[in-house]
Amino acid sequence: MKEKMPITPVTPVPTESAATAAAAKEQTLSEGTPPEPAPRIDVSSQASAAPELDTGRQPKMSADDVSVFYGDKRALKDVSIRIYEDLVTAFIGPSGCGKSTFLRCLNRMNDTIPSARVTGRIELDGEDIMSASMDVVQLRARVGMVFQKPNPFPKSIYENVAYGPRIHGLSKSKTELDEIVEKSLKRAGLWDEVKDRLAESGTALSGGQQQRLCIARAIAVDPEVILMDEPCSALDPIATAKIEELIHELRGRYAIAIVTHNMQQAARVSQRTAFFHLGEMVEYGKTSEIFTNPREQRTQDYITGRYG
Ligand SMILES: Nc1ncnc2c1ncn2[C@@H]1O[C@H](COP(=O)(O)OP(=O)(O)OP(=O)(O)O)[C@@H](O)[C@H]1O
Repeated sequence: MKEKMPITPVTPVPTESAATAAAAKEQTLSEGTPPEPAPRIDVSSQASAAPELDTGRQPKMSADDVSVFYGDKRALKDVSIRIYEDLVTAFIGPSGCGKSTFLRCLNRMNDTIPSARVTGRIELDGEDIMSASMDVVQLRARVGMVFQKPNPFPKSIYENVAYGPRIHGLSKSKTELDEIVEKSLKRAGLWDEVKDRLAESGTALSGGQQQRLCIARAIAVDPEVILMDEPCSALDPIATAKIEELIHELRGRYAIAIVTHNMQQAARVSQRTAFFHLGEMVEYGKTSEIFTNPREQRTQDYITGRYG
């Protein structure tokens, strides 16, 4: 069972019950596994959408030789990867391979798990985020996170979005705060649905709306990177399609890394894909190439459904 995770370090920490986490996981598994055979994964839109190779570009984030231990157990082995602005990077792989563990390294969310120990080096714009001097509250504003199960605070829609900017001092007046709330909700594709009910509780929204509210909340503190841990696995297909559309729209503004069990989703939303297996990152490359012409046999086996 996964440890329950907070949304941000600066907010009250709504937790999900073990039962709902298990239910969400079960749904994820039923949606995401067994993997579909390669020919059914449509990457046609990616072939032209993906920028050329990344050589010479400065990565937004870089990880080198990152390992994670839970107690004595090594969950992640020497993972090295670059994450770029303007690109969506998908992390795929069978259950338990370490995708979420790695995602959590990118904003030091593993710090919240007492047994977890992270080694290696991770940089954000060249700055070592593992350094003791790194302000993790600021880091998690710069590298925001959206979780599997939508988890708005039990507060109004307005407050869900306004809370972060207020405590980070991003607005000088109520008018400015109102503007941030409106802009964030617009970017999250939720404004038109909620503009007349901002005082209502965030928890009264539908699941898909709640997840877009959580995205608005992450956006409101002006992040540079958005991490998404299976953001659609608790949503129905229509709500999922809306989130995927939103990911496309957000791609121009933020570096996005998304964990997904659903290979079709990875193919639809990402331009880069990293395949994880048994705690290793086996292969990383253009999404179109990973799904059509992987270099590694293990990747080939996974995308053709030989194991889930
Ligand atoms: N809080 C934790 N404490 C101890 N072990 C953990 C914890 N979180 C994850 N693990 C273990 O680390 C390994 C990687 O788990 P992780 O959740 O990162 O994999 P995943 O690929 O995201 O899996 P899934 O797709 O099922 O969510 C697994 O063996 C898991 O049991």
